[in-house]
Amino acid sequence: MSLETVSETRSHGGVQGVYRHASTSTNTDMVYSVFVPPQVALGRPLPVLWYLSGLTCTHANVTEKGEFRAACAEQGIIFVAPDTSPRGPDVPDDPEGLWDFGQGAGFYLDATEEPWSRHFNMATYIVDELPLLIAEHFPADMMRQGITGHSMGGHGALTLALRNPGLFRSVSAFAPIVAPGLVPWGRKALRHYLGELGPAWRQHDTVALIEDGARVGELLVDVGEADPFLEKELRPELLESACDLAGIDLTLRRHAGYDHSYYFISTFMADHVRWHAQRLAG
Ligand SMILES: N[C@@H](CCC(=O)N[C@@H](CSC=O)C(=O)NCC(=O)O)C(=O)O
Repeated sequence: MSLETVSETRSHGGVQGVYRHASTSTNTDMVYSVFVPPQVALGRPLPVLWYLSGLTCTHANVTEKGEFRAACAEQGIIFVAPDTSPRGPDVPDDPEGLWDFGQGAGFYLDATEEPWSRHFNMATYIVDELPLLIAEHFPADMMRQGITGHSMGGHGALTLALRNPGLFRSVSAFAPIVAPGLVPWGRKALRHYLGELGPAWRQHDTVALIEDGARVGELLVDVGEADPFLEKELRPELLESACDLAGIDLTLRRHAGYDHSYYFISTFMADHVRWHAQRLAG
């Protein structure tokens, strides 16, 4: 599989790259970023941390504002940031032109409904297609993958890890949407992509997946107490009770004064990188 280099820039002793390729999952071109740390010089494959971004984002938001590179360079972690959806003039978008659905809002699932199903196949893209490209073109140890994400991307990280046992050795999230079937952003997306409320929704809902028996060993989740989306869209208390009942070791940190922005994410990014690095070591 070929990729086009958009840019490669020296940073923290490693290389921050941006790449484009023709995706067979989304039937569009897709752009993503990869940071390769200086430990590449040691000649051994390095662990990979996936970061799934939130609504309205491309690869660029975290790449420019996430402040992950110093910790990745310290820990020898490859950091991959995909786009959040297919894009382009032929790709359908929110019928009302709103920002919470359609392009920039793929919700990390494979749509089954028209007109979305031709392009909106982000689960296949993240789990199957992009890892093959990363393995082929970067010094990545695909037996040591961790995943994290923010908001809609936190939902993606949690649901993809729960749906693919053993694929990711470590899972964390920043301000994730944990119960999309119960909140406005999620209900809108699931209805369009999967059809009216039904069993398929539970396959893309972290709390429902846990209630239905899916498991991960442990979770690290950070939320900001000043996040305007906390009560209406994120609902971390539902994750807390689901994990309690299921016996999942959840570390849920509530940070006074922090909101939903990259000022919040970048503050705790190094903690997450180091937390994953410990679990991806060896
Ligand atoms: N309308 C605003 C708000 C959109 C927003 O807050 N997006 C978040 C993710 S929300 C959940 O998935 C985000 O990460 N925005 C990008 C950023 O760089 O902050 C808007 O359009 O900005």
